[in-house]
Amino acid sequence: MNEIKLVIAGPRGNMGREAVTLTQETEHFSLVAVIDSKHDGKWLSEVDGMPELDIPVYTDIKQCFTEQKPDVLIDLTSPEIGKIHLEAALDHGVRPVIGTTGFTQEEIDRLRTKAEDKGIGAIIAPNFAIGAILMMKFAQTAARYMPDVEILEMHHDRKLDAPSGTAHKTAQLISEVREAKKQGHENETEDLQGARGADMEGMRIHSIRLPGLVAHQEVIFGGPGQTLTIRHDSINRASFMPGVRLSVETVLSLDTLVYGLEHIIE
Ligand SMILES: NC(=O)C1=CN([C@@H]2O[C@H](COP(=O)(O)OP(=O)(O)OC[C@H]3O[C@@H](n4cnc5c(N)ncnc54)[C@H](O)[C@@H]3O)[C@@H](O)[C@H]2O)C=CC1
Ligand SMILES: O=C(O)C1=N[C@H](C(=O)O)C[C@H](O)C1
Repeated sequence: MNEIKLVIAGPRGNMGREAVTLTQETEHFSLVAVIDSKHDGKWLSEVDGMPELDIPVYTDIKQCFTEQKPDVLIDLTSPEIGKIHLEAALDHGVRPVIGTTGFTQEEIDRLRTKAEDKGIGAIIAPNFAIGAILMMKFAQTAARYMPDVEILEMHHDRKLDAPSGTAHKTAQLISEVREAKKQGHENETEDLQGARGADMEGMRIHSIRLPGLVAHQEVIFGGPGQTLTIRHDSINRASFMPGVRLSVETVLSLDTLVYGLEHIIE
C-alpha cells in the first residue's frame, strides 16, 4: 500500500494518544504533523508526556495543511473544534476522518455537499469500534420486530456531549425502520424533569456519566412478556483503532462524505 501522510488533531487527548501510536505501528502511515491548541512550533518530543517523535506541532490548521500537504486529517478534539477542522480540511483538499461527535443532520448534509463539490472523501464516525457498529446494526434489525426501545449510554465523566454520537446514530438507524411512536403510559408525567430521558421520535435516550466508565451502551427492547438487551462495551480506547485505520485507508477512495462506519463495514 502507498504511504499515507497523516495529521492528527488532538494528539494529547485519550484518543489522540492512541492514534499517534497507531500511526507508529502502521507501516504505510506517516504522521507528518499534529494540531494542538498549544505548543505551536515545538516538536512533539518537546511536549510533556508525548513520545520522542520529531514531528512538528501546529496550532494553525491552515498553516499546517499549506506547509505539510497531508493526505488525511484525523480529528479527535471536541464537537465544536471538529466541525471547524472538517471544514478547513475540505477547503485544503485534505480528506477528513472525524471521530468527534455532535454534528447535526443539517451540518452533515451541508458538509456532504461540500465534499462532493470538491470531489473528495470524508468520514464522520460516531463510533470507530467494530462491536459498536454491530450493536447498532443488530439494534436496527431488532427494532423491526420490537419497536418499543430505550437507549442507555454510559460514558466517562469527561465527555462533553450528550447524548453520545453513538446513541444518536443508533436512534437514527432505528428510526429508519420503525414509525415514530409514543412509548410508556399515554398519561405518564415527569415529576423530576429529565426522568424519562431525551425523546427522539418516542425513543428515550438516557445518558450516564461516571468516573471509571469508558464507553458503553445498552439498547433495550420490550415486548409482551419479554425484553431483549443488546450491549456493547469499549473497555479501553484501543477498541477504536482498527476503525480509525480502516477509515484512513477507505477515505482515500471516496468522493463523498460518509456518516457512520456501517456504510463501510458491510
Ligand atoms: N468516534 C469514536 O469512536 C470516538 C470518538 N470520541 C470523540 O473524540 C473526541 C476526543 O475524545 P477524547 O480523546 O476522549 O477527549 P480528550 O478530552 O481526552 O482529548 C481532546 C483533545 O483535543 C485537544 N484540543 C482541544 N481543542 C483543540 C484544538 N483547537 N486544536 C487541537 N486540539 C485541540 C485537547 O487539548 C485534548 O487533548 C470527543 O469528541 C469524543 O466524543 C471518543 C472516543 C471514540
Ligand atoms: O466521548 C467518548 O468517549 C466517546 N464518544 C463517541 C460517542 O459520542 O458516541 C464514541 C464512543 O462512545 C466514545
